[in-house]
Amino acid sequence: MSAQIIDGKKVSKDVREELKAKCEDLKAKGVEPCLAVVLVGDDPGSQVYVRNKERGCAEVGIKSIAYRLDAGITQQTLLELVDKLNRDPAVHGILVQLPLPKHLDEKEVLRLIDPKKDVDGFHVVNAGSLFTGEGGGFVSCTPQGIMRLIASTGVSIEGKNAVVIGRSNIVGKPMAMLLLNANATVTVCHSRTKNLKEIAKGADILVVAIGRPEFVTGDMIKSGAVVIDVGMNRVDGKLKGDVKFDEAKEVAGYVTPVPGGVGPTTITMLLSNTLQAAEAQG
Ligand SMILES: NC(=O)C1=CN([C@@H]2O[C@H](COP(=O)(O)OP(=O)(O)OC[C@H]3O[C@@H](n4cnc5c(N)ncnc54)[C@H](OP(=O)(O)O)[C@@H]3O)[C@@H](O)[C@H]2O)C=CC1
Ligand SMILES: Nc1nc(=O)c2c([nH]1)NC[C@@H]1CN(c3ccc(C(=O)N[C@@H](CCC(=O)O)C(=O)O)cc3)C=[N+]21
Repeated sequence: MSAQIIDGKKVSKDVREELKAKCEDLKAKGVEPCLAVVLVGDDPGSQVYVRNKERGCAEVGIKSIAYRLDAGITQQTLLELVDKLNRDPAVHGILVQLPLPKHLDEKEVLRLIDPKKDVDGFHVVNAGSLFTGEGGGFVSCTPQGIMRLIASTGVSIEGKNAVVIGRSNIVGKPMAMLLLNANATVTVCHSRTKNLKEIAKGADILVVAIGRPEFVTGDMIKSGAVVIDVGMNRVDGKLKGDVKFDEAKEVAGYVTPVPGGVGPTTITMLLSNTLQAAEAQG
């Protein structure tokens, strides 16, 4: 048996067509959607993501402004920039690329971003509205994109065993919450989990976000499962996921490739959140 490959680019393309139309509507109403991306330091991985974000914006018609700051800047300088962007009515979305250099306090920076401009969905107010199921806030882009990828398979989530490996605020936790809200039975695994292999093998839907190249092997996957690989690991210049793709392909029902899976939909959801922000502030 060979799994179906979930094409993140294809899923993205369809959504981006809709976003393009929405962006034109906003412009016709005199609103020019604008995203500010703040990048501190020159981590090569982050440079690629930021470039892809700028490209995505251009494709849909969103204005993007990138702030590339020296790795050595002070907390104060970064806070002042965020404050300035918060008060600028021409800026609808603010994204501060993570991780920040170690001398900077990430939590304090994220807390300062106006929740209405927090298109990453990392502010406690937005994380909280996902947690309570209140809705209306911004949902973290990667998990939101993954829900689209799962939907594209036609596999229903309700009542299924979903296992999320990884519990970061960016991916693992909001992912678990979205799956729970969609009525899956959710298990979250992390570095202290015992019997991870057995738990993973019980998953109808397996989402892996740990940052360990090819950690999940074929023997950890249930036959026919939906396997979502969030990992972006650069190994000898090549991009590798957290899942051993060639093995997963033989066991799973559906699997995402790296690249071309989760990455493109993450960016698409960022564009979607930015238009949501522009519409609300318009
Ligand atoms: N495609 C995309 O759009 C995106 C991709 N990524 C990629 O996804 C990966 C994860 O990112 P992120 O969530 O930010 O990562 P973090 O480093 O913040 O979190 C990693 C999580 O994985 C867990 N973990 C680490 N090692 C193991 C292990 N051996 N067994 C079980 N659990 C483990 C950690 O557990 P503990 O909490 O116990 O330490 C932690 O919860 C990275 O490769 C990143 O580059 C991230 C964001 C977006
Ligand atoms: N504030 C903040 N928000 C984020 O959303 C955020 C972040 N910080 N820090 C880093 C992670 C990682 N991330 C990715 C985005 C796009 C691709 C992407 O475009 N991937 C392509 C190609 C990647 C390549 O060629 O290197 C693909 O998978 O096909 C990957 C990863 C967003 N993140």
